[in-house]
Amino acid sequence: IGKRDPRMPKGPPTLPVIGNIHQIPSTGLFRQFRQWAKEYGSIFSLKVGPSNIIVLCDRKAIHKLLQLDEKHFRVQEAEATVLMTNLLDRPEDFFQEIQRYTASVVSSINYGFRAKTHDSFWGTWTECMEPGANPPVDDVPLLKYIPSSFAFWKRRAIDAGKTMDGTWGKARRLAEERRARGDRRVCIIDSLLDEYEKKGWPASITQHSFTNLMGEIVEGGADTTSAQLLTLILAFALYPEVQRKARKEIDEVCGTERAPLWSDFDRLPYLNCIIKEGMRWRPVAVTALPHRVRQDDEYEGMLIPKDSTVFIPTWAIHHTDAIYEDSEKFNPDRYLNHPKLANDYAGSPDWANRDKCDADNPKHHYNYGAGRRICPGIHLAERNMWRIAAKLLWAFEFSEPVDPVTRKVSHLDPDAYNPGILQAPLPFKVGIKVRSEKHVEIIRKEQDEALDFLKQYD
Ligand code: HEM
Repeated sequence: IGKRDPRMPKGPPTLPVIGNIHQIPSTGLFRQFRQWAKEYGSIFSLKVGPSNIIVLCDRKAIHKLLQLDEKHFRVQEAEATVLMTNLLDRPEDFFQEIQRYTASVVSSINYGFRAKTHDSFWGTWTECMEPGANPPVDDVPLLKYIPSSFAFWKRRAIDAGKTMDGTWGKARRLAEERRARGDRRVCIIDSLLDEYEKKGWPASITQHSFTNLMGEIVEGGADTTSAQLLTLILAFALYPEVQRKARKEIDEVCGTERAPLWSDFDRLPYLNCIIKEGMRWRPVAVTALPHRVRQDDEYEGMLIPKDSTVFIPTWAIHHTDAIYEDSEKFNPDRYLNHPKLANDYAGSPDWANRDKCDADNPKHHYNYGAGRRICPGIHLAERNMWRIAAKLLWAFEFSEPVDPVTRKVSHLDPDAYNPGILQAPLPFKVGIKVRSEKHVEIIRKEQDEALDFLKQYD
């Protein structure tokens, strides 16, 4: 006890049993940390009796070690591998499979349950919550008094509320029943309920709002991401030269020996450009959620009155040729000098350089919104999209579908999207061809390990 394992980072010499306890000052520990970092290196360790303390005075280590990726990445990698096998066996089901993948990742992380099939509860439950356009009842309160027999939108809102309560209530119940059986899992709902069991239920949150909050995370995360992935598949089929360019980059890094992994991110910059261009070209959120001004504001001599609703018209900005030349074209090259993830750029206060392509030509995409209510799922979404796009391009070739009888190509419509504030491609068909037998072999080999890992979320 008290002795440092020699494999740990270095640190001040220890005494038997107590370790470094006697050297820890009662005040000014932060200054002592600086001193120890100078003496033992920017990553050092302390022993407090039997316990270990690791101190990170190193920005790279903080980024790498405390990355949010740590818990999510295995679920994403494993589900991505399962997706590849399912596409090999049933390429015609790609549309539902992409939706199953995104629903499964977010429901495993959130509730500890995966969506094994597209038609299971965890695979389909977000479909009924597609937001529709409602009259501005908050701005015109009188509208609230119209009886529901005359107001279809009121009936729809009540129905939607019931559906949400029913579906999210069921999700919570399934998680509670699992916990009652002693089956606690690595997921958000379990870590919160464990904490509340210990410390008591927080006064600020009702049971109903907790249930809804959990459901909202899945709602925010599943269909948005799958819509962007389906957009990418559509773009791949329409722009074969993009596929060729991406594959050249991927093949140089991975060959046929293995599918791409997240750790290849820095070496596959064109792939990151593809994700960004998909987000610009067909943003799933055609406007970010409306924001409301809490007090009178002024911008360049213009008043923005209190209670105004403020929209970021994402689609309109993304399709302004003066900002994005030839904006209808899917052209990932726009982002070539733009190597980071959207979350890295979104955090910067310098709007002009936030997501730029070159110094005079900022081209940030606004698909995650902006400001303090910016999408909190940005990290998960970026990683989900990158992983799937990388594996898809590595394994398959996509093309516009060919009619099996006439052998004629049926051209895909790049504008066939559903209406509404969240726009996803309408169901479409594509040709999906695996690139070689070697790719098949690798996909099948990686699947067993993935399924084994995912058993914990069955
Ligand atoms: C490509 C995928 C995604 C896109 C394009 C997207 C887009 C957006 C947008 C535009 C907003 C509104 C931001 C604003 O008002 O300025 C938003 C909010 C939100 N998103 Fe996402 N999102 C995605 C993925 C996710 C994921 C994976 C999750 C969770 C796991 C998530 C959870 C949420 C939540 C909870 C909100 C509400 C935040 C608040 O009001 O404070 N989203 N998202």
